[in-house]
Amino acid sequence: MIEAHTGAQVRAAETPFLERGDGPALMRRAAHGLALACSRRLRERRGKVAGARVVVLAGTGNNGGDGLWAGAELARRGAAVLAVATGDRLHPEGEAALRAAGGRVLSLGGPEGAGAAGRVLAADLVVDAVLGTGARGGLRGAAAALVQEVLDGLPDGAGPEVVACDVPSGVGADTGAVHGPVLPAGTTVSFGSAKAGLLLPPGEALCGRAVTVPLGLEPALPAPALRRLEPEDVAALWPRPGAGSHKYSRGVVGVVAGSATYPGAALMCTRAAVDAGAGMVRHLGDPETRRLVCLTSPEVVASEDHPTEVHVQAWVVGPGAVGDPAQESRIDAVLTGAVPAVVDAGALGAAARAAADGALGPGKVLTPHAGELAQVLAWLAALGVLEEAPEREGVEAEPARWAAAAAAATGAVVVLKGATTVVAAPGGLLLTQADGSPWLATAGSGDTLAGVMGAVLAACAEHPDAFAAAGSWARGENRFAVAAALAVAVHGQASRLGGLGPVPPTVLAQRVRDVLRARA
Ligand SMILES: NC(=O)C1=CN([C@@H]2O[C@H](COP(=O)(O)OP(=O)(O)OC[C@H]3O[C@@H](n4cnc5c(N)ncnc54)[C@H](OP(=O)(O)O)[C@@H]3O)[C@@H](O)[C@H]2O)[C@@H](O)CC1
Ligand SMILES: Nc1ncnc2c1ncn2[C@@H]1O[C@H](COP(=O)(O)OP(=O)(O)O)[C@@H](O)[C@H]1O
Ligand SMILES: [K+]
Repeated sequence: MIEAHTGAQVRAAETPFLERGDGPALMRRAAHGLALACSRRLRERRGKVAGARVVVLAGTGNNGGDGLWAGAELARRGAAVLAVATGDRLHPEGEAALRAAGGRVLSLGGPEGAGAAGRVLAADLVVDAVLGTGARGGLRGAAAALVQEVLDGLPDGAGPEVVACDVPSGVGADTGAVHGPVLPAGTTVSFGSAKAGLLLPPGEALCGRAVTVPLGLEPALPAPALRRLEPEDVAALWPRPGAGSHKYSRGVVGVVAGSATYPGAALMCTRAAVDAGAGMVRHLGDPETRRLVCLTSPEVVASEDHPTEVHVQAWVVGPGAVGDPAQESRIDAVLTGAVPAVVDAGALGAAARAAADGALGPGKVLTPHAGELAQVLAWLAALGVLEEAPEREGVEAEPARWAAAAAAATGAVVVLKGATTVVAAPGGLLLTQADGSPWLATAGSGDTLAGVMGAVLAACAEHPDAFAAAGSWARGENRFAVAAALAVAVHGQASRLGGLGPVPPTVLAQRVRDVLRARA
């Protein structure tokens, strides 16, 4: 599991070390880790460090100090290191160390400043050490202009290797928000803990591969601000049947999906729930959709019942269920009931209304994409539950903020789908997953995800400690968020199985099965 913290959390953990006078030692440790990562990149690129052209973009604070000390280490190993001072001052000890090691310093505001972009573009490696956790907003003034000039001059698919110090300058260390121009990093080396912004969209796309350098303060860190499940977590946590299991104890998934207009959504959703290993899958819907469901997935028990007439451990409601009053009535019953449910697509509006009335039942997991979340937020604002609601672009700029706002306002887990999917629980728990291939962006892959999620939700519905192996944070109500993140992870991993290429959702469901078999 990757655990990420905010800048403030890491600073608080550092405080006792700084009070003991260990600040310089911490910085040297951080800089050494940064220099090692740079050396690795240089060896991959050109075989050796000696003779490499390295530019350190150094800001005025400690982030710049890290970069300068790392530059000194690279200079001692034979690299030609130039520091570009982006502000009116440099970390004094870092600057002295760099100069003592033979490195040179150029001031962006000085006479040589105009040539800085050319030096950056001609470098083998650039260390981005302008802004770290102390930044307020993005790059300003000459530093912003320099980065913009470099971005404009970067040849397609080429250019220097960029290693970001702690966080790419201009990416919010806590939020992942992108403020102004940012030099996209191939590697981001963060200190003490990965910063939450590295695992949040849209900034995550600018961070490259993430490396964390331990500083020795890890035991002093509080609970992380954000978590991400890795393949080994999926292997450890995915619910498995035991010798004494039967279909009901494993979890029955009820699916309220499809309509005469959109029967396909029901087929993909039920198929995915079967392939994800549900103990049993039930489908409720119109006669023609039911007939098609039974033809595609004979494992499914289809009926025209109302949700109050059948016993399931978890529901999936919404995919393709539009324009059908019988489906809408079923959805309302599920939303106000006590059984956990994945609430997707056509059911999101009803969920917002139920939440505004205080009638949304417990254990609900809403799965909007950014456009749908903007709509849900607008409904919540219109119903007086939220003060403000952004447009879709606003949601995309700060996805974690808005997913968390929707979770707090509805009391439901909110799964904001995208290249990086954000899972926010009403109690504040935050997870993000970025396992999927861009080929997932195809109609129907959300229906498949809903089915997979229904299977995990059904398995954990009656077991508050289902994911306790992950830690006490995963217990109780938080298990619904963990179930959601597990489903997102497996769905994403399935899209990459066997290489990158088109993954029609019907094939995706089969691959979910293959991922689970491989992780068994
Ligand atoms: N404590 C330690 O020993 C350790 C700390 N560590 C490292 O410290 C980093 C945090 O350092 P930090 O707190 O000095 O802040 P930092 O990110 O360098 O930026 C603040 C500077 O930038 C300026 N500035 C702010 N906003 C700006 C803007 N938009 N545009 C332009 N300038 C702006 C601001 O100046 P001001 O505007 O106030 O004049 C200030 O001088 C952290 O990320 C990690 O790398 C590690 O070495 C581990 C040990
Ligand atoms: N660029 C992308 N990279 C990776 N995954 C993506 C990307 N775009 C979308 N996805 C994933 O594809 C799925 C699309 O779901 P959704 O938008 O509900 O589609 P639909 O309703 O058509 O089935 C989600 O799981 C989402 O996370
Ligand atoms: K930086």
